[in-house]
Amino acid sequence: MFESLSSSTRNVVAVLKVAIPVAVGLASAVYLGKKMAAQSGSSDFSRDKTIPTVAIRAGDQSHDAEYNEDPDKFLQKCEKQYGQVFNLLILNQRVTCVSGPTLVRDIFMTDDLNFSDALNQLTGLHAFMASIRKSNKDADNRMPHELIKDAISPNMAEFTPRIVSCAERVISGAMGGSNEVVIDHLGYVIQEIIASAMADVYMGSELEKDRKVIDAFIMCNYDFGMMLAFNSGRSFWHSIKNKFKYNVRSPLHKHVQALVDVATPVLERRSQLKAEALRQGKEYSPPTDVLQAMVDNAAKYGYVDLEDICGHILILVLASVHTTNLFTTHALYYMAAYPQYIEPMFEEVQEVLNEQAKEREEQRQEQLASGNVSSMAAFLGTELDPQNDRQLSEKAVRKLQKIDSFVRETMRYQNTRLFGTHLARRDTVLSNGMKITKGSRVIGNVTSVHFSEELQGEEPFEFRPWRFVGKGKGASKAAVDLLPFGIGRHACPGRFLAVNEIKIVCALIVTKFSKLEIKEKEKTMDMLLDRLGYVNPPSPIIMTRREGSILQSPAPVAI
Ligand code: HEM
Repeated sequence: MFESLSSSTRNVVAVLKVAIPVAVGLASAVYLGKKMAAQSGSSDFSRDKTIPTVAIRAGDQSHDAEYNEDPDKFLQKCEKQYGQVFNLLILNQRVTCVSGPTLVRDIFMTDDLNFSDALNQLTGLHAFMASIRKSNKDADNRMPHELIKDAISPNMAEFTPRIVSCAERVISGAMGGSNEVVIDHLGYVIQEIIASAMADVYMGSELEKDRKVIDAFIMCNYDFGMMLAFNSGRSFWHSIKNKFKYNVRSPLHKHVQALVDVATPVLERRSQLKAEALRQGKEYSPPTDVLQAMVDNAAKYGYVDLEDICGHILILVLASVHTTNLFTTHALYYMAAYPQYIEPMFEEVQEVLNEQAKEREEQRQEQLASGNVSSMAAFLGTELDPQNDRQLSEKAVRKLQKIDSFVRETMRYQNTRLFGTHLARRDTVLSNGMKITKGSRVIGNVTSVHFSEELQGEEPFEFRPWRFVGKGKGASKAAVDLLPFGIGRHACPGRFLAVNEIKIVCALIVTKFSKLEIKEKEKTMDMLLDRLGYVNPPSPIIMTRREGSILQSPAPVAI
């Protein structure tokens, strides 16, 4: 149960209770590959006559019913009877489905088969995104990749303790109190953690708790959902209407404005500090965050003003907050369904932190012995401050191999079995010589790769959380045997941050709780295979506090 809600935060709760079922019920565009194509009569499968069309079961109108009964069984049957490429009438579209590592790789790696074009055709995605960009409006622009490469990935060591602190605060606020807590909608709590962590990384630590920022980060997903029209019937006209609508007035503008309003005084204060430091002949190091990097490199990236910068930040938010929330929530659902794996993960966290504490003590002793440092007091406030010895650092998170493998296994297992709709910009020949003709759609048969013994090892249909330990297959490794992040040039550039956050939340949860349990057991299977938040409401999760565990920073949190 959520505790300690102030009256001002109750309003937020009221708003979020409307928004979250929609937001959680829709995945971000990147994760909505298959559904985006749904309900449109405009798509078609490839016109290559050598590609067979799967026969529809007697009495059915499409392949949906048979697929929904058992997606893996259906796709395996299709592959066995028709070969690796076949046409399906499914999800209200005519789509060509490709199977096996080589062909699935083809559809993600070939530039002429485009993921965002497929979404755009059905939803008006590009107009939606362009409505908050003043620069870099071309949907193919690589600026987000560059920005993430420059401003996020190299700073993970600095971001990690800040992410940990955001997560600790939210967990304490939402899950503090008695020894057993019941969380009605885990996604709400995780969403708050992820939004707060992303607010810190993108907007800076000054704004990580700012309600305006957190709400903008959460509520923009609601507008995204409206654009995707996930919950209402989508028609051919939906995308036309959206393209027109977002060119005229974008609902995202209010969120961009909220970010501009809070960022302006922060940047002014930083400028004043810089000027003051200069006056005193001192060096000024601005805080590390994406906002500052964007301001400092505005010319390089081509941003025109702060509004443009905040628009681009909101696009990062749309790509990152809901997706990361979804995958984190799912990892915890798997912990609740397989509670026997919590203890080994807890032990791993303890081992890694013990090792870290030992290494740091050795470093301190070395520095004291060499005379470089005069006393223990000199370490206070530095990286070697003993107070931080048992805090999760980026290095420690990287060493959490079991948790990494657990996360990867949940992603492998839970991924939707038809994924990655791509639209052909021109006729494209696959590695086997078959052609995906211009204007047609192609989708990946996930069963053929995520459940291949050759790619995944023994008993691929079993959930085995330590499957990848010691195999060099990290959860952020984008390859054909793990598709949620895409593959190749277009693969998600934010996956390292996403996996870092998911692992941090998992590590904190196993440290603070010895048991998680799905209260309404009959919903278990649906929750484990739920890709898009369809199970709404999900079962509450019962969490049993680990004996002696401390929940830091007892400050209340608004959820
Ligand atoms: C678990 C969380 C996430 C998942 C499952 C995910 C998945 C994806 C996928 C499937 C794509 C498309 C790949 C393709 O076109 O083939 C993508 C693109 C993208 N993602 Fe993520 N993502 C996640 C988190 C993040 C985060 C945290 C960020 C930001 C730091 C981010 C930023 C982006 C951007 C900017 C793109 C567009 C790349 C382009 O235009 O080529 N994502 N993501």
